[in-house]
Amino acid sequence: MILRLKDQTLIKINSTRSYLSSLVFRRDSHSQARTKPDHDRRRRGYERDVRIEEKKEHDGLFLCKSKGQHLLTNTRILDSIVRSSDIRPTDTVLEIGPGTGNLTMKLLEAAQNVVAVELDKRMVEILRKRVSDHGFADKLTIIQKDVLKTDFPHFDLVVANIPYNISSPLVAKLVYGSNTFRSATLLLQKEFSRRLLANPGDSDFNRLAVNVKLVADVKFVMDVSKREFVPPPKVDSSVIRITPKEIIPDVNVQEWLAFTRTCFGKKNKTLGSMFRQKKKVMELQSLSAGRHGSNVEVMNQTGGDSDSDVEEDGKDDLLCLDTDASMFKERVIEILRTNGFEEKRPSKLSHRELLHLLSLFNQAGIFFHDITSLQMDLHE
Ligand SMILES: C[S@@+](CC[C@H](N)C(=O)[O-])C[C@H]1O[C@@H](n2cnc3c(N)ncnc32)[C@H](O)[C@@H]1O
Repeated sequence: MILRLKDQTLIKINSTRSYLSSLVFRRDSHSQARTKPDHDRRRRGYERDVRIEEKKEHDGLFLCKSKGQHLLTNTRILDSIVRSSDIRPTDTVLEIGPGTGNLTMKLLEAAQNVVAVELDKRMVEILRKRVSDHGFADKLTIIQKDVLKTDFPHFDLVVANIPYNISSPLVAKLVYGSNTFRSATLLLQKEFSRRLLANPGDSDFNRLAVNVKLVADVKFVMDVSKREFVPPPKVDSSVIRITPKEIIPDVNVQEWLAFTRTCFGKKNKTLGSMFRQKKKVMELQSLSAGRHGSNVEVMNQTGGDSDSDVEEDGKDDLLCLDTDASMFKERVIEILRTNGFEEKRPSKLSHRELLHLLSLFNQAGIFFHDITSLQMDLHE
Protein backbone atom coordinates (compact mmCIF):
# COMPACT_ATOMS: atom_id res chain seq x y z
CA MET A 1 0.00 0.00 0.00
CA ILE A 2 1.70 3.20 -0.89
CA LEU A 3 2.91 5.86 -2.55
CA ARG A 4 2.26 9.23 -3.93
CA LEU A 5 4.94 11.88 -3.70
CA LYS A 6 4.19 15.48 -3.08
CA ASP A 7 6.17 18.71 -2.96
CA GLN A 8 8.42 19.64 -0.07
CA THR A 9 7.43 22.54 2.09
CA LEU A 10 9.59 25.44 3.25
CA ILE A 11 9.64 28.69 4.98
CA LYS A 12 9.31 32.40 4.58
CA ILE A 13 8.15 35.27 6.58
CA ASN A 14 7.08 38.70 5.64
CA SER A 15 6.18 41.78 7.46
CA THR A 16 2.92 43.31 6.44
CA ARG A 17 1.42 46.70 6.51
CA SER A 18 -1.44 47.31 8.80
CA TYR A 19 -4.83 47.88 7.32
CA LEU A 20 -8.00 48.06 9.31
CA SER A 21 -11.08 47.82 7.28
CA SER A 22 -14.22 49.55 8.39
CA LEU A 23 -17.38 47.69 7.69
CA VAL A 24 -21.08 47.71 7.90
CA PHE A 25 -22.84 45.12 9.94
CA ARG A 26 -26.38 44.07 9.32
CA ARG A 27 -27.73 40.88 10.75
CA ASP A 28 -28.92 39.68 7.36
CA SER A 29 -29.64 41.03 3.95
CA HIS A 30 -32.62 43.06 5.17
CA SER A 31 -32.12 46.58 6.35
CA GLN A 32 -32.58 45.70 10.00
CA ALA A 33 -29.52 46.62 12.07
CA ARG A 34 -28.41 44.13 14.72
CA THR A 35 -30.69 44.58 17.73
CA LYS A 36 -30.22 41.41 19.78
CA PRO A 37 -30.03 42.39 23.47
CA ASP A 38 -26.47 42.18 24.57
CA HIS A 39 -25.01 43.39 27.81
CA ASP A 40 -21.46 43.04 26.76
CA ARG A 41 -20.21 46.60 26.73
CA ARG A 42 -17.30 45.89 24.53
CA ARG A 43 -19.47 44.40 21.85
CA ARG A 44 -21.98 47.26 21.94
CA GLY A 45 -19.17 49.72 21.49
CA TYR A 46 -17.84 47.70 18.60
CA GLU A 47 -21.14 47.64 16.78
CA ARG A 48 -21.69 51.35 17.37
CA ASP A 49 -18.31 52.12 15.85
CA VAL A 50 -19.14 49.95 12.90
CA ARG A 51 -22.42 51.73 12.30
CA ILE A 52 -20.64 55.07 12.37
CA GLU A 53 -18.21 53.76 9.79
CA GLU A 54 -21.11 52.57 7.70
CA LYS A 55 -22.32 56.08 7.15
CA LYS A 56 -18.87 57.24 6.23
CA GLU A 57 -17.70 54.57 3.88
CA HIS A 58 -19.69 51.55 2.92
CA ASP A 59 -23.29 52.61 3.00
CA GLY A 60 -25.43 49.78 1.72
CA LEU A 61 -23.04 46.90 2.30
CA PHE A 62 -24.89 44.26 4.27
CA LEU A 63 -22.99 41.35 5.68
CA CYS A 64 -24.89 38.12 5.20
CA LYS A 65 -24.79 35.49 7.88
CA SER A 66 -25.81 32.87 5.35
CA LYS A 67 -22.61 33.55 3.40
CA GLY A 68 -20.50 33.42 6.56
CA GLN A 69 -19.54 37.06 6.19
CA HIS A 70 -17.64 37.64 9.41
CA LEU A 71 -14.67 39.82 8.62
CA LEU A 72 -11.44 39.60 10.54
CA THR A 73 -10.30 43.10 11.36
CA ASN A 74 -7.52 42.66 13.91
CA THR A 75 -4.27 43.52 12.14
CA ARG A 76 -2.13 41.70 14.66
CA ILE A 77 -4.01 38.46 14.07
CA LEU A 78 -3.98 38.91 10.31
CA ASP A 79 -0.20 39.36 10.51
CA SER A 80 0.16 36.21 12.64
CA ILE A 81 -1.84 34.18 10.14
CA VAL A 82 0.34 35.35 7.27
CA ARG A 83 3.52 34.67 9.25
CA SER A 84 2.41 31.18 10.21
CA SER A 85 1.58 30.35 6.60
CA ASP A 86 5.26 30.30 5.56
CA ILE A 87 4.65 32.07 2.28
CA ARG A 88 7.61 32.32 -0.07
CA PRO A 89 7.99 35.40 -2.28
CA THR A 90 7.59 33.19 -5.34
CA ASP A 91 4.32 31.60 -4.19
CA THR A 92 0.88 31.77 -5.66
CA VAL A 93 -1.56 31.80 -2.75
CA LEU A 94 -5.15 30.69 -3.04
CA GLU A 95 -7.50 32.67 -0.81
CA ILE A 96 -11.05 31.47 -0.37
CA GLY A 97 -13.58 34.12 0.56
CA PRO A 98 -11.44 37.30 0.51
CA GLY A 99 -14.41 39.49 1.48
CA THR A 100 -13.35 43.13 1.50
CA GLY A 101 -9.69 42.13 1.38
CA ASN A 102 -8.32 42.44 4.92
CA LEU A 103 -6.27 39.29 4.56
CA THR A 104 -5.80 39.64 0.81
CA MET A 105 -3.82 42.86 1.19
CA LYS A 106 -1.35 41.13 3.46
CA LEU A 107 -1.09 38.09 1.24
CA LEU A 108 -0.37 40.33 -1.74
CA GLU A 109 2.57 41.82 0.11
CA ALA A 110 4.00 38.43 0.99
CA ALA A 111 3.37 36.37 -2.15
CA GLN A 112 4.04 36.69 -5.83
CA ASN A 113 0.40 36.22 -6.76
CA VAL A 114 -2.93 35.70 -5.09
CA VAL A 115 -5.90 33.89 -6.58
CA ALA A 116 -9.04 34.85 -4.65
CA VAL A 117 -12.35 33.01 -5.00
CA GLU A 118 -15.31 35.09 -3.82
CA LEU A 119 -18.99 34.45 -4.31
CA ASP A 120 -20.35 37.89 -3.51
CA LYS A 121 -20.21 40.42 -6.31
CA ARG A 122 -20.28 43.38 -3.91
CA MET A 123 -17.23 42.05 -2.11
CA VAL A 124 -15.46 41.56 -5.42
CA GLU A 125 -16.06 45.20 -6.35
CA ILE A 126 -14.75 46.50 -3.03
CA LEU A 127 -11.77 44.17 -3.19
CA ARG A 128 -10.89 45.14 -6.75
CA LYS A 129 -10.91 48.82 -5.91
CA ARG A 130 -8.95 48.40 -2.70
CA VAL A 131 -6.28 46.29 -4.38
CA SER A 132 -5.96 48.62 -7.30
CA ASP A 133 -5.75 51.69 -5.00
CA HIS A 134 -2.73 50.05 -3.39
CA GLY A 135 -1.06 49.18 -6.70
CA PHE A 136 -1.47 45.42 -6.40
CA ALA A 137 -3.95 44.81 -9.19
CA ASP A 138 -1.53 42.91 -11.40
CA LYS A 139 -0.80 40.40 -8.62
CA LEU A 140 -4.39 39.44 -7.96
CA THR A 141 -6.73 37.16 -9.92
CA ILE A 142 -10.32 37.19 -8.69
CA ILE A 143 -12.63 34.31 -9.50
CA GLN A 144 -16.19 35.33 -8.77
CA LYS A 145 -17.76 31.94 -8.14
CA ASP A 146 -18.85 29.45 -5.53
CA VAL A 147 -15.59 27.89 -4.40
CA LEU A 148 -17.20 24.46 -4.22
CA LYS A 149 -18.04 24.67 -7.92
CA THR A 150 -14.72 26.07 -9.05
CA ASP A 151 -11.78 24.29 -10.61
CA PHE A 152 -8.71 25.86 -9.08
CA PRO A 153 -5.82 27.05 -11.20
CA HIS A 154 -2.33 26.19 -9.95
CA PHE A 155 -1.50 27.40 -6.43
CA ASP A 156 1.24 26.67 -3.90
CA LEU A 157 -0.55 27.42 -0.66
CA VAL A 158 -3.98 28.16 0.69
CA VAL A 159 -4.44 30.89 3.28
CA ALA A 160 -8.02 31.79 4.12
CA ASN A 161 -10.65 32.85 6.59
CA ILE A 162 -13.33 30.67 5.10
CA PRO A 163 -17.12 30.73 5.46
CA TYR A 164 -17.69 28.17 8.23
CA ASN A 165 -20.81 26.70 6.69
CA ILE A 166 -18.75 25.07 3.93
CA SER A 167 -15.81 23.93 6.08
CA SER A 168 -16.29 20.21 5.56
CA PRO A 169 -16.79 20.08 1.77
CA LEU A 170 -14.07 22.65 1.32
CA VAL A 171 -11.50 20.72 3.34
CA ALA A 172 -12.54 17.61 1.38
CA LYS A 173 -12.07 19.44 -1.90
CA LEU A 174 -8.60 20.53 -0.86
CA VAL A 175 -7.22 17.33 0.65
CA TYR A 176 -8.89 14.88 -1.72
CA GLY A 177 -8.86 17.12 -4.78
CA SER A 178 -6.44 17.04 -7.69
CA ASN A 179 -4.38 20.13 -6.80
CA THR A 180 -0.95 19.62 -5.29
CA PHE A 181 -0.07 22.24 -2.70
CA ARG A 182 2.30 22.67 0.25
CA SER A 183 -0.17 23.59 2.96
CA ALA A 184 -3.50 25.18 3.79
CA THR A 185 -3.63 27.63 6.69
CA LEU A 186 -7.29 28.02 7.52
CA LEU A 187 -9.32 29.97 10.01
CA LEU A 188 -12.13 27.67 11.08
CA GLN A 189 -14.75 27.34 13.77
CA LYS A 190 -12.93 26.30 16.94
CA GLU A 191 -15.00 23.17 17.48
CA PHE A 192 -14.47 22.04 13.90
CA SER A 193 -10.71 22.60 14.29
CA ARG A 194 -10.64 20.55 17.49
CA ARG A 195 -12.33 17.69 15.71
CA LEU A 196 -9.82 17.88 12.88
CA LEU A 197 -6.97 17.85 15.36
CA ALA A 198 -8.22 14.83 17.32
CA ASN A 199 -6.23 11.58 17.34
CA PRO A 200 -7.30 7.95 17.76
CA GLY A 201 -8.36 7.43 21.36
CA ASP A 202 -9.30 11.09 21.92
CA SER A 203 -12.91 11.57 22.95
CA ASP A 204 -13.61 13.69 19.87
CA PHE A 205 -11.76 11.49 17.35
CA ASN A 206 -14.26 11.14 14.57
CA ARG A 207 -14.82 10.46 10.92
CA LEU A 208 -13.72 13.93 9.81
CA ALA A 209 -10.32 13.55 11.48
CA VAL A 210 -9.78 9.99 10.32
CA ASN A 211 -10.51 10.95 6.71
CA VAL A 212 -8.45 14.12 6.63
CA LYS A 213 -5.54 12.58 8.49
CA LEU A 214 -5.34 9.69 6.09
CA VAL A 215 -3.92 12.12 3.55
CA ALA A 216 -2.74 15.15 5.52
CA ASP A 217 -1.17 16.28 8.78
CA VAL A 218 -3.08 18.83 10.82
CA LYS A 219 -1.40 21.28 13.18
CA PHE A 220 -2.87 23.79 15.59
CA VAL A 221 -1.71 27.37 15.04
CA MET A 222 -3.76 29.61 17.36
CA ASP A 223 -7.17 30.39 18.75
CA VAL A 224 -9.00 33.55 17.69
CA SER A 225 -11.78 35.06 19.78
CA LYS A 226 -15.15 35.81 18.18
CA ARG A 227 -14.62 39.43 19.27
CA GLU A 228 -12.03 39.87 16.56
CA PHE A 229 -14.64 39.67 13.80
CA VAL A 230 -17.16 42.10 12.39
CA PRO A 231 -19.85 41.12 13.03
CA PRO A 232 -18.82 38.75 15.85
CA PRO A 233 -20.04 35.22 15.11
CA LYS A 234 -21.55 33.10 17.91
CA VAL A 235 -18.54 30.83 18.08
CA ASP A 236 -14.81 31.18 18.63
CA SER A 237 -12.34 30.26 15.92
CA SER A 238 -8.96 28.64 15.49
CA VAL A 239 -6.27 28.73 12.86
CA ILE A 240 -4.96 25.34 11.79
CA ARG A 241 -2.50 24.24 9.21
CA ILE A 242 -3.16 21.26 6.94
CA THR A 243 -0.14 19.78 5.20
CA PRO A 244 -0.76 17.08 2.58
CA LYS A 245 1.28 13.95 3.30
CA GLU A 246 4.03 13.03 0.90
CA ILE A 247 3.19 9.37 1.12
CA ILE A 248 -0.40 8.27 1.32
CA PRO A 249 -1.96 4.80 1.41
CA ASP A 250 -2.96 3.25 -1.87
CA VAL A 251 -6.65 2.91 -1.11
CA ASN A 252 -9.71 3.64 -3.20
CA VAL A 253 -10.83 6.98 -1.79
CA GLN A 254 -14.55 6.49 -2.33
CA GLU A 255 -14.40 3.04 -0.78
CA TRP A 256 -12.47 4.41 2.19
CA LEU A 257 -14.93 7.30 2.72
CA ALA A 258 -17.90 4.93 2.55
CA PHE A 259 -16.20 2.50 4.93
CA THR A 260 -15.51 5.22 7.52
CA ARG A 261 -19.11 6.44 7.15
CA THR A 262 -20.23 2.99 8.28
CA CYS A 263 -17.65 2.59 11.05
CA PHE A 264 -18.18 6.04 12.55
CA GLY A 265 -21.93 6.15 11.92
CA LYS A 266 -22.85 5.97 15.61
CA LYS A 267 -20.72 7.47 18.32
CA ASN A 268 -19.05 5.04 20.71
CA LYS A 269 -20.54 1.84 19.29
CA THR A 270 -18.33 -1.17 18.85
CA LEU A 271 -17.74 -2.38 15.33
CA GLY A 272 -19.68 -5.53 16.20
CA SER A 273 -22.81 -3.57 17.02
CA MET A 274 -22.39 -1.20 14.06
CA PHE A 275 -22.25 -4.09 11.63
CA ARG A 276 -25.14 -5.96 13.24
CA GLN A 277 -27.64 -3.24 12.34
CA LYS A 278 -30.20 -4.69 9.99
CA LYS A 279 -30.28 -1.65 7.73
CA LYS A 280 -26.51 -1.64 7.42
CA VAL A 281 -26.39 -5.37 6.67
CA MET A 282 -28.98 -5.04 3.90
CA GLU A 283 -27.18 -2.04 2.45
CA LEU A 284 -23.81 -3.76 2.44
CA GLN A 285 -25.25 -6.90 0.99
CA SER A 286 -26.78 -4.98 -1.85
CA LEU A 287 -23.65 -2.92 -2.51
CA SER A 288 -21.46 -6.01 -2.46
CA ALA A 289 -23.83 -7.89 -4.75
CA GLY A 290 -23.56 -4.91 -7.12
CA ARG A 291 -19.88 -5.73 -7.50
CA HIS A 292 -20.63 -9.31 -8.46
CA GLY A 293 -18.78 -10.13 -11.60
CA SER A 294 -16.06 -7.61 -10.86
CA ASN A 295 -12.67 -9.02 -10.17
CA VAL A 296 -13.09 -9.65 -6.45
CA GLU A 297 -12.18 -12.53 -4.23
CA VAL A 298 -14.83 -13.91 -1.96
CA MET A 299 -14.75 -15.54 1.43
CA ASN A 300 -15.87 -18.93 2.62
CA GLN A 301 -18.80 -19.33 4.99
CA THR A 302 -16.67 -19.35 8.10
CA GLY A 303 -15.05 -16.16 6.92
CA GLY A 304 -11.67 -14.73 6.25
CA ASP A 305 -9.85 -16.97 3.82
CA SER A 306 -10.19 -15.21 0.55
CA ASP A 307 -8.35 -17.79 -1.52
CA SER A 308 -10.33 -20.89 -0.93
CA ASP A 309 -13.85 -20.58 -2.21
CA VAL A 310 -13.93 -19.09 -5.64
CA GLU A 311 -14.67 -21.68 -8.25
CA GLU A 312 -12.63 -21.44 -11.34
CA ASP A 313 -15.46 -20.17 -13.51
CA GLY A 314 -16.44 -17.63 -10.81
CA LYS A 315 -20.11 -18.70 -10.83
CA ASP A 316 -20.16 -20.14 -7.36
CA ASP A 317 -19.21 -16.95 -5.70
CA LEU A 318 -20.87 -16.63 -2.36
CA LEU A 319 -22.11 -13.14 -3.06
CA CYS A 320 -24.52 -14.81 -5.38
CA LEU A 321 -25.41 -17.85 -3.28
CA ASP A 322 -25.63 -16.06 0.01
CA THR A 323 -28.77 -14.06 -0.56
CA ASP A 324 -29.99 -14.41 2.98
CA ALA A 325 -29.18 -11.27 4.95
CA SER A 326 -28.57 -13.16 8.19
CA MET A 327 -25.95 -15.35 6.55
CA PHE A 328 -24.35 -12.31 5.06
CA LYS A 329 -24.31 -10.69 8.47
CA GLU A 330 -22.62 -13.74 9.97
CA ARG A 331 -19.90 -13.48 7.36
CA VAL A 332 -19.32 -9.83 8.21
CA ILE A 333 -19.22 -10.54 11.95
CA GLU A 334 -16.92 -13.48 11.40
CA ILE A 335 -14.38 -11.20 9.75
CA LEU A 336 -14.56 -8.84 12.70
CA ARG A 337 -14.35 -11.64 15.24
CA THR A 338 -11.52 -13.66 13.75
CA ASN A 339 -9.42 -10.55 13.30
CA GLY A 340 -10.04 -9.11 16.75
CA PHE A 341 -12.20 -6.16 15.69
CA GLU A 342 -15.65 -7.13 16.99
CA GLU A 343 -15.41 -5.46 20.39
CA LYS A 344 -13.26 -2.54 19.24
CA ARG A 345 -14.52 1.00 18.85
CA PRO A 346 -13.54 2.72 15.60
CA SER A 347 -12.51 5.89 17.44
CA LYS A 348 -9.74 3.90 19.13
CA LEU A 349 -8.30 2.41 15.94
CA SER A 350 -5.30 3.71 14.04
CA HIS A 351 -5.33 4.28 10.29
CA ARG A 352 -3.29 1.14 9.90
CA GLU A 353 -5.90 -0.95 11.69
CA LEU A 354 -8.79 0.61 9.81
CA LEU A 355 -7.07 0.13 6.45
CA HIS A 356 -6.37 -3.47 7.37
CA LEU A 357 -10.01 -4.08 8.23
CA LEU A 358 -11.17 -2.49 4.99
CA SER A 359 -8.82 -4.68 2.98
CA LEU A 360 -10.12 -7.79 4.83
CA PHE A 361 -13.68 -6.84 3.88
CA ASN A 362 -12.79 -6.07 0.28
CA GLN A 363 -10.84 -9.30 -0.10
CA ALA A 364 -13.95 -11.06 1.13
CA GLY A 365 -16.03 -9.37 -1.55
CA ILE A 366 -17.68 -6.96 0.87
CA PHE A 367 -17.79 -3.38 -0.39
CA PHE A 368 -18.99 -0.10 1.03
CA HIS A 369 -19.07 2.40 -1.81
CA ASP A 370 -22.11 2.77 -3.97
CA ILE A 371 -20.46 2.99 -7.36
CA THR A 372 -23.46 4.85 -8.74
CA SER A 373 -22.94 7.73 -6.27
CA LEU A 374 -20.59 10.66 -6.83
CA GLN A 375 -20.85 11.93 -3.27
CA MET A 376 -17.64 12.78 -1.45
CA ASP A 377 -18.26 13.84 2.11
CA LEU A 378 -15.93 13.63 5.05
CA HIS A 379 -18.05 13.60 8.13
CA GLU A 380 -21.82 13.30 7.78
C1 LIG B 1 -15.55 34.70 6.87
S1 LIG B 1 -15.68 35.80 5.51
C2 LIG B 1 -13.98 36.20 5.33
C3 LIG B 1 -13.69 37.53 4.71
C4 LIG B 1 -12.25 37.97 4.73
N1 LIG B 1 -11.37 36.93 4.24
C5 LIG B 1 -11.81 38.41 6.11
O1 LIG B 1 -11.08 37.65 6.76
O2 LIG B 1 -12.18 39.50 6.55
C6 LIG B 1 -16.03 34.64 4.21
C7 LIG B 1 -16.13 35.18 2.80
O3 LIG B 1 -16.41 34.07 1.95
C8 LIG B 1 -17.39 34.44 0.98
N2 LIG B 1 -18.10 33.20 0.61
C9 LIG B 1 -19.14 32.61 1.25
N3 LIG B 1 -19.48 31.47 0.64
C10 LIG B 1 -18.64 31.33 -0.42
C11 LIG B 1 -18.51 30.35 -1.45
N4 LIG B 1 -19.30 29.28 -1.49
N5 LIG B 1 -17.55 30.54 -2.39
C12 LIG B 1 -16.74 31.64 -2.34
N6 LIG B 1 -16.82 32.58 -1.39
C13 LIG B 1 -17.76 32.45 -0.45
C14 LIG B 1 -18.26 35.46 1.69
O4 LIG B 1 -18.93 36.29 0.78
C15 LIG B 1 -17.23 36.19 2.55
O5 LIG B 1 -16.70 37.27 1.85
